[in-house]
Amino acid sequence: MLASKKSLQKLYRCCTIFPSMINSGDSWLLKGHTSFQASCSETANDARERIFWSGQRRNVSRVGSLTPTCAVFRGNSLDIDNLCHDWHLSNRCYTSLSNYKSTRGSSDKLLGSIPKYVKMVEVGPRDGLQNEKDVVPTHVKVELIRMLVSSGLPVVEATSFVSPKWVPQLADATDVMAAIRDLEGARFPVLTPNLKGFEAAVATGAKEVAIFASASESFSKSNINCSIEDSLIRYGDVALAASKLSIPVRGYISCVVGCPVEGMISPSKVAYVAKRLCDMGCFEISLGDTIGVGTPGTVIPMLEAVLDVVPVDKLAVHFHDTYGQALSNILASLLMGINTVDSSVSGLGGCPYAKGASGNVATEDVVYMLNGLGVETNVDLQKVILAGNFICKHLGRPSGSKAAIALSKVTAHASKL
Ligand SMILES: CC(C)(COP(=O)([O-])OP(=O)([O-])OC[C@H]1O[C@@H](n2cnc3c(N)ncnc32)[C@H](O)[C@@H]1OP(=O)([O-])[O-])[C@@H](O)C(=O)NCCC(=O)NCCSC(=O)C[C@@](C)(O)CC(=O)[O-]
Repeated sequence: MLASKKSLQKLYRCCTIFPSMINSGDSWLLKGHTSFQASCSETANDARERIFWSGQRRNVSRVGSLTPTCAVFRGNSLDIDNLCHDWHLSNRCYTSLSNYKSTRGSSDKLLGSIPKYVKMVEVGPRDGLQNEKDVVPTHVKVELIRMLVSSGLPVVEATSFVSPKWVPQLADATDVMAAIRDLEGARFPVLTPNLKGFEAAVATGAKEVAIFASASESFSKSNINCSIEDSLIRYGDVALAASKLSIPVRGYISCVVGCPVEGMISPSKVAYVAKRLCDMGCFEISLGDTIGVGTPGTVIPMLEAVLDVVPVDKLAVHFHDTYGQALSNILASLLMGINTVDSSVSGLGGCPYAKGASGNVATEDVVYMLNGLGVETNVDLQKVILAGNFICKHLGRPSGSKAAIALSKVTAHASKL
């Protein structure tokens, strides 16, 4: 049933909590009802036309995601054909893309410093699968990587060359790398804890590696069996070997706001390790809230300390979502100018040496938020959802992405109308 314009205006007057919704709400509610009849036979052009707010604040082009939608729910599994991130209910159409024009300019004041493009670093096949109880077969990992690459993700961390005794889940690193050797369209960094791992990675054709230090002494010992200082000496050797082969090295820092053993970690410790990694030549340093305890209240001071010693364009953020804070922490990081965000499809993951840590923030949720902010990622949300659906089906559990679950449900509902 269509609401009259008068009753909508009344509704808008009540909408005092988030006045920005009033303008955009007007367009989605009033125009949306004309578009819900769009069906799977609708042409892409028609679909494009009915998406009435694609990127006014930023130049957002998401043609790939505006294809018609068909999805069928069968029991617990969802068969998706061209799942859209705009969805259709009986009297409205909604998309996460925003064309909201602030009447008071507050949106630009608040969000104006957010980068126009964010590089997404997908860590699901490594960080996600390293924590699974059952070892995921190599062919499933490889198919997951292929699907993630096809979604447009520019970086997909493929695996780790660590001790198979410590992380048996990734003992097939060589086979994974052999299977994706000819895969194009993304970079495939791998974790290397020492020279042995680095040499093994290079032998399989790895073109980018990552080293992983910690801001917590206790976590360093439990994760890589050495002190922070010893790890930095070890990583210096890896960085030197990599520079001789012109292999870019990414640096991770774990426990940037909290440690499962030591509790709060001081920002100065994080800044110290970040500077050391920067000085040894890391092209990027990813700041990991390994146990997901951070809030903007702790993340912002940590970032400020790191920004004093490392340029902003070298920083990435890596949030786990244990306390549901990851998206707010990402937003805070974007507002501080950081434009590289790690995430994991379906929120897979955790860390074998950080008990209780839940998965990384879900890639689908981050892309959904960035789409809503009009930030370009070149990532096709529907295709990431398909990849998440694939791996969750294999693991036999639902997605950890709220956006994926919500979009799947509403789209499945729409298919029954
Ligand atoms: C660092 C080590 C290797 C030290 O492990 P260790 O036991 O101290 O090493 P070692 O030098 O004494 O060697 C012991 C054995 O391991 C072998 N070995 C030694 N190195 C390798 C290697 N590279 N590949 C394969 N084998 C290796 C070595 O050859 C030897 O074999 P053995 O003679 O007993 O048969 C071990 O502690 C390890 O593998 N740790 C990995 C831990 C890990 O992968 N953790 C998860 C990744 S970090 C993370 O998830 C956090 C992050 C990045 O996502 C960010 C965040 O969220 O915080």
